[in-house]
Amino acid sequence: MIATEAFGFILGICGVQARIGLNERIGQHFDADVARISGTAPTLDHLQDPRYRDQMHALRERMGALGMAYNSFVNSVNNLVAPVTTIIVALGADIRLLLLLLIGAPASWWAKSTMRWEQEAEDESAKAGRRSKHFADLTTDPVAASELRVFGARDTLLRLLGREAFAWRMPFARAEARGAAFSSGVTVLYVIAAMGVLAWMAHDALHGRVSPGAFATGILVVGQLRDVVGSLQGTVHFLGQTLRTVKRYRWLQEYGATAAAAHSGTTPAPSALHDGLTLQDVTFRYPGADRDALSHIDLHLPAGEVIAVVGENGAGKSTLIGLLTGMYDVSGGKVLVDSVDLQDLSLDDWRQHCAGAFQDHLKLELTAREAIGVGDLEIPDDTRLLEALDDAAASDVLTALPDGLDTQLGPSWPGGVDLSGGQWQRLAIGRAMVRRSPLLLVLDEPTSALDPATEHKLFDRYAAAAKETSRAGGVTLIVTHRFSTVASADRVIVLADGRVAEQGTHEELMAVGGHYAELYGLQAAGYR
Ligand SMILES: Nc1ncnc2c1ncn2[C@@H]1O[C@H](COP(=O)(O)OP(=O)(O)OP(=O)(O)O)[C@@H](O)[C@H]1O
Repeated sequence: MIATEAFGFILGICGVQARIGLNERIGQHFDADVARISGTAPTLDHLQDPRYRDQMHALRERMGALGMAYNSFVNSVNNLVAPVTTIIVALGADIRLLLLLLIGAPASWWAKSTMRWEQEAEDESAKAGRRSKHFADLTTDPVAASELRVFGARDTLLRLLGREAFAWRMPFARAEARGAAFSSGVTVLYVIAAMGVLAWMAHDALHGRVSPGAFATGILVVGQLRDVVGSLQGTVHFLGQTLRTVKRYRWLQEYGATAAAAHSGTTPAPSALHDGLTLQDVTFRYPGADRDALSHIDLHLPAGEVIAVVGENGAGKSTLIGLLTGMYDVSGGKVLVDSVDLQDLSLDDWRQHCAGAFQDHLKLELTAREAIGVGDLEIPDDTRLLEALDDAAASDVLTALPDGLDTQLGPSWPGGVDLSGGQWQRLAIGRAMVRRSPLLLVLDEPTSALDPATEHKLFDRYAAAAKETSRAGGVTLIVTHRFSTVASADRVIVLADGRVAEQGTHEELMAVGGHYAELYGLQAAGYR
């Protein structure tokens, strides 16, 4: 007897452990899949789409429900099977007791309505939820915190956070209040119905048509029948929540498939460029924007050249880089890689042939080795990383790190080291230099955080790196506001208001005496 009890106890524990393990595995699978769909979309358009961001927010809020799907299914089966005994006992006592189960109909309707209200609350609050998270992140970000303190904007931020958090939670509170009111209504209805049935049975018991035993059983079973109705209610509700999350997950899968289909090119990228990169009548507008960021651009970027792109703020320089690296699909026209439309190329493959340092570079809080070699962590030894740092004139950044390449970056980690803005930027440039002979090397304002001496050193290295890039016909594109870089480029493109205003060599543009010559003159005067 004791052995049987013990065996049952052990089996029970194993069952619970297996269920927890399975829940976790299912949850992890869904987490990984959602990250995969979001992270592997070929272009970045989805990250600009508010609909996508809202759905992702709602899905993240309920991700746990997917992990619990198996558990809720087992519970639901349990909830539906367990009441059978109660129903048999009620049936044995008096069939009229089963009338109480009819209350299950409004209870299920309650569950369905609650689900609808919850879904509406999720949709309605997603935007405020995202805003509230954004403000909450700002309060914990050290860079944001210092700027907010300087402007004395901390209280404003906290007020905004409070307002958005309220707007986020309010629809849920409303849905819950409606659900609770309706649930109380169902309970009152049940109590009235139960009293009615018991009064009817009592009347029959007084006239000898119902035995006292059956009446007593009726009194006992009435409470249990309420539990049957309640568990039916709970099951419909729980399943509804899971289904709703699955629906959002399906929406995300379809969205991912549509995004992938929009860029379905599979042609491998060439191993070398012969002609170069060409933009034919290219127009681009960001999703949701009301004007084009680039309009009717015709450009040829010859293989092997170092090309500088200049222009005032908002002229479209970074957008041009975004289109050449395939981050966005053009709205009109074509980008050609030699003679192949970028649309027909496998973007993954094309990006294997691109390298870049960007204006808003990442501060990867990893070890220095990982932060520099993140594009290719399989590199067998450190030689290439050290060469890349040398190309980026960033070897001294490494020398200053206490554990060299093993140093943990980021002050919020144990033993982590923070870097200055310029040091982070030079590591980012080092990262760009790890890939040898890319077909497109983009340096988007790579020197904005650097001092003039470092900048000068850096440009000598760029020239050497660009020569290596040009061996495979690679194009080096430097976006800059500093004209000292521009003069040594093979070609300068001047963008203004999303259009090509001028192009040519530094000497040609100076001779024309147009926009470029004017900007160059202004900057040169500033340095005198
Ligand atoms: N994500 C975006 N969504 C909507 N519009 C954008 C987005 N990014 C840029 N724009 C708009 O596109 C135009 C070109 O911006 P872009 O960043 O390419 O300019 P830029 O020349 O690189 O400017 P800067 O010198 O200030 O870096 C601008 O009008 C800008 O407001």
